[in-house]
Amino acid sequence: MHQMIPIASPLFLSGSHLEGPPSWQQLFGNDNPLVLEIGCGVGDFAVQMAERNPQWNYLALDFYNKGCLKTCNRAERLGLNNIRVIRDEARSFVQRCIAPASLRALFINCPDPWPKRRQRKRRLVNDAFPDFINAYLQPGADFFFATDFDDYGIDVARILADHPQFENMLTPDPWRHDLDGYPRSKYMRKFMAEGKQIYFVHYRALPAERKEPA
Ligand SMILES: C[S@@+](CC[C@H](N)C(=O)[O-])C[C@H]1O[C@@H](n2cnc3c(N)ncnc32)[C@H](O)[C@@H]1O
Repeated sequence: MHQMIPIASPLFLSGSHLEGPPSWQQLFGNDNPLVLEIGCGVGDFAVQMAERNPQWNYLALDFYNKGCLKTCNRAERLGLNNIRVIRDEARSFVQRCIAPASLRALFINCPDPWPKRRQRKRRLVNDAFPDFINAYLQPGADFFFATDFDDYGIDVARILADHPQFENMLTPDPWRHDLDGYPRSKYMRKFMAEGKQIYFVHYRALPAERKEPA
């Protein structure tokens, strides 16, 4: 059986120990804005963002244990204390541990594409996702999504464009193939080296009063 490497880092949190929302304020020692990255992989994007944005409290989440370990090691090497690495399943974690309207930003980079048509319902960002995540985003929160998979990028841009609670920050473009200053993750670099284009999508959550009546 596959053995799980224990992670002793002070930056690590195991989702199985988080039953409800912890006091993020107490955990970070400040009440800086909370930012979440879902599927941080080995953490190269997460540590770049946390390092560039010391004014954020950065939650790097993945259910891949070795990725969490590598992310912790990277963050510790850089002496970062504004990041916590969480091993958990994304939806369950958000529902259990994130207070409504508390995220300042959300990043999802190169999520598993589930390329076959019959698998698409397994995609993390699907038709139901904007409604789900909107409850946890502050008004004005940024949502960044990146993928190399044409069909996923185009679909997410469409899903968000159709949602009354999100505003496209790349207008008039539905997506771009380059975003100035956006760090490259491991998978982005891998796909770019293969000659693939990345689809970057950037939306912003609108204040509640902009919501269309039901
Ligand atoms: C293709 S990798 C991309 C990793 C990284 N974002 C990058 O761009 O290099 C997708 C990652 O998302 C994680 N992941 C997929 N679904 C997840 C979920 N529901 N909850 C937590 N992590 C998830 C996987 O374990 C994997 O590490």
